Amino acid sequence: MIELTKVSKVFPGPVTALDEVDLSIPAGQIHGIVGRSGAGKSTLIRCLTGLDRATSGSIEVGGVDMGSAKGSALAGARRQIGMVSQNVNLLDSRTAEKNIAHPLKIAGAKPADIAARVDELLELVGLTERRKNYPAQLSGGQQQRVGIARALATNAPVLLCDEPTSALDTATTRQILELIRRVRDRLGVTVLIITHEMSVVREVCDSVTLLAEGRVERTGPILDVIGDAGSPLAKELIPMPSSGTSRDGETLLEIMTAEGASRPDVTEIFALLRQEGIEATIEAGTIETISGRQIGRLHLRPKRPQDDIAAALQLLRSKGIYAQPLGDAEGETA
Ligand SMILES: Nc1ncnc2c1ncn2[C@@H]1O[C@H](COP(=O)(O)OP(=O)(O)OP(=O)(O)O)[C@@H](O)[C@H]1O
Repeated sequence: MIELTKVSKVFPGPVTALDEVDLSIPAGQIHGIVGRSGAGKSTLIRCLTGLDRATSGSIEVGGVDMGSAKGSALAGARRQIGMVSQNVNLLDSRTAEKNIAHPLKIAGAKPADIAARVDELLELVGLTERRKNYPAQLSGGQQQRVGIARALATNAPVLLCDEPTSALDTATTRQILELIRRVRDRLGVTVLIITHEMSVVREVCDSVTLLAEGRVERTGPILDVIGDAGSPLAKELIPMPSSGTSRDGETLLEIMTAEGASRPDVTEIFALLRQEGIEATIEAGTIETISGRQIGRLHLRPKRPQDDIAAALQLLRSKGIYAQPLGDAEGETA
């Protein structure tokens, strides 16, 4: 549904904001784009929505080339993407239902069709009772719901959400993410979420892309990314509570759940360690549910620092369990 091929954007300076970005998002996916400030996320959105042109490369949304479209073709291409952002920007002087109807009116839809679509969308976002309320009479989460309904009004096949929950509290964030999932399930839209919140990616995304300095550092289905357990993105998706640091001559072990296991099995991990003569204590640990799988991450401290842990590490790895001396992992910065 969304295909980016070698997309670069160079600003005068020169500043390379996007550097040969390749991205392929199939229809019906919820895809997260994460990256630190300055990674190129806003530039990517502007190029995707046709607000800015890439310096090179091609961007296709639903088969339409956003780069070469001009005039009415560009306007048509832009209608392929419904946009929701942190600042909902509803029209204050109009009720919830009139805000949702607004893009349909602009598109020249018939009054009866507008009424039917607005009813359907109000029901979808759970605001039928609030249809006559003005934005000032709605909570932040309810305003965001109106924003989502408005973005979907003209049947855009792609919903682009730019930091959709940054201004919301945890409970409201969860409701909005549930709504995004419902929208995808019911309407089959493809959803792109730009966010700096890993919790959003964990909770709702099927796949994720990490941008760094304008380049795609990692992209793929969430479970594949987590399967690459030593990678910085996997570690950010499963953050650890503070852990001890290794003292002189001691090694801490970092362990992550076995591939394919639906839940972590700590007993198995300790049994395997013991098989190689290693006794250990848990220094820190966490469990996150991602795509319906519980993923565990553990930091262990061997009781006898002088023990050789190489054979134990090998045994754990042979069972598909990620195991690494802490500090040795690729990309480890702690
Ligand atoms: N119009 C511009 N002219 C020159 N440089 C720009 C312009 N717009 C963005 N940049 C540069 O391009 C790079 C990517 O910026 P961009 O705003 O896309 O990052 P971002 O990931 O969206 O950051 P944030 O999360 O802070 O919004 C940065 O180095 C930025 O300074």
